Amino acid sequence: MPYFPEDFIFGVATASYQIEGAWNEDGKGESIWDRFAHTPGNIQDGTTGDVACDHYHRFEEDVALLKELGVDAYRFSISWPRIFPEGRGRVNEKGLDFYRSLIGKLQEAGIKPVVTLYHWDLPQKLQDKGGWENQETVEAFAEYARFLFQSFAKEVFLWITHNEPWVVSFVGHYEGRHAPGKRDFKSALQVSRNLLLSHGLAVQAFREEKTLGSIGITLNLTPVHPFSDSEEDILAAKRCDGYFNRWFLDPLFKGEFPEDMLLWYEKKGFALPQLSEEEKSLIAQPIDFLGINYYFRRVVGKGEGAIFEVEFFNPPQSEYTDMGWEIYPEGLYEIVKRVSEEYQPEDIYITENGIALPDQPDSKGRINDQRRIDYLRSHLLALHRAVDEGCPVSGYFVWSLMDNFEWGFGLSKRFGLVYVDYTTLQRIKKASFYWYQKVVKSKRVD
Ligand SMILES: OC[C@@H]1[C@@H](O)[C@H](O)[C@@H](O)c2nc(CNc3ccccc3)cn21
Repeated sequence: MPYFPEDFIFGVATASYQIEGAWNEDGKGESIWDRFAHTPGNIQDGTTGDVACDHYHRFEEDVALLKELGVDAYRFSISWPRIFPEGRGRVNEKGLDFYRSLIGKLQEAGIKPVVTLYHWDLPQKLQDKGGWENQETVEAFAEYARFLFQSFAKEVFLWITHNEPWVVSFVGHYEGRHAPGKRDFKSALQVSRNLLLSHGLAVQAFREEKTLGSIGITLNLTPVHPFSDSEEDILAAKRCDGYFNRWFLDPLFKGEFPEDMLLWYEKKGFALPQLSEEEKSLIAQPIDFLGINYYFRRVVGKGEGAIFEVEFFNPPQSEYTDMGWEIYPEGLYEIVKRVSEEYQPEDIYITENGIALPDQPDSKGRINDQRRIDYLRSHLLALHRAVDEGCPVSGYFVWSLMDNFEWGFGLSKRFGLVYVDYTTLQRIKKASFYWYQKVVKSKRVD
């Protein structure tokens, strides 16, 4: 029966735009996700984050759920435009008060706050001036980060500068499925450079402010397997590994963008993001932990795809989630082992892992999400193998505490341990809530 270490941190995760609602209340400025969701055609089910889970008004009830769940830590993000409505300059005191109250309630409940500085909700005023393509946003992020380090100098356990810079760069600026909805690969490359620089400036500010706690960044990492052992499929998998994983891992831990990807992009005619030696050192300065979001692997082969010449495969013998993602628990073991051996992070937290299911209450109002229990169990067992083999993993966060606004899919995808009835905003604990409650209490997966 695998036991995790006594001091292993079990938690759950959420993000501001996905749960808070109150999109324009108490002085909050517009974010790019307010604008994107208000633009017809962008959200599959036509919903928005205007209300979402109404966490802004129900946070005390939600902290009580966290206390009942018994988690050691709670990962949430701060909405930048709730603090700086224009992105920089004027502070919105009511916004700051909300997070002061939330963190205070968490401390009362004995739960460690884990804060993500940026989980995609950029102030629209900064986007109006170019957003992450613009150096001004890099500077504004550093000011925003420093202000929060000063405001919560002693209360936060982990600080995460960015959530998934790959998604912000390539889903938001190349695929166009996320805000701001650009479809320009050159912009995506420039955004990835600027996100990394902003991360470096924030880490520098954290050290200068002598803030308590630890600081790191969260990457979504996916093992990439070749569809066959042909040379061209192996090369396709290597290109995808570079695109999805090494593009951010290498600058953060080796101080350089991966050479093979730079050559590939140059061959495809894209202007390459430039980094001076000083900027490389800023980005690769030591961090206290790496956050890994793991959900699925990718299986690829040589294809005709525009930039990468790859084709994606869905192994028919596998099970898939409501997002269409393959269920592949071994991938969590693989990615933790690979990152530990190749990049030697000081520490690792699995900052997200979870499954979307078409959860519905039964005739008695209960939600028996056994498939979510099976998913979480299998991934925790895979993680335990990596921990047992000496990988430096100190914690694991389920995505998510409660059902919430799933970006381009709106409210139609449910990841929560707690069900949210969006007509009444009632919270209903699922079977997985009680299963995870036992895991957290016993530190054991059975
Ligand atoms: O989709 C579930 C969660 C999402 O709700 C979180 O806000 C976000 O941090 C998150 N990242 C992934 C994995 N990465 C990903 C890959 C392709 C598109 C979007 C996200 C899943 N999730």
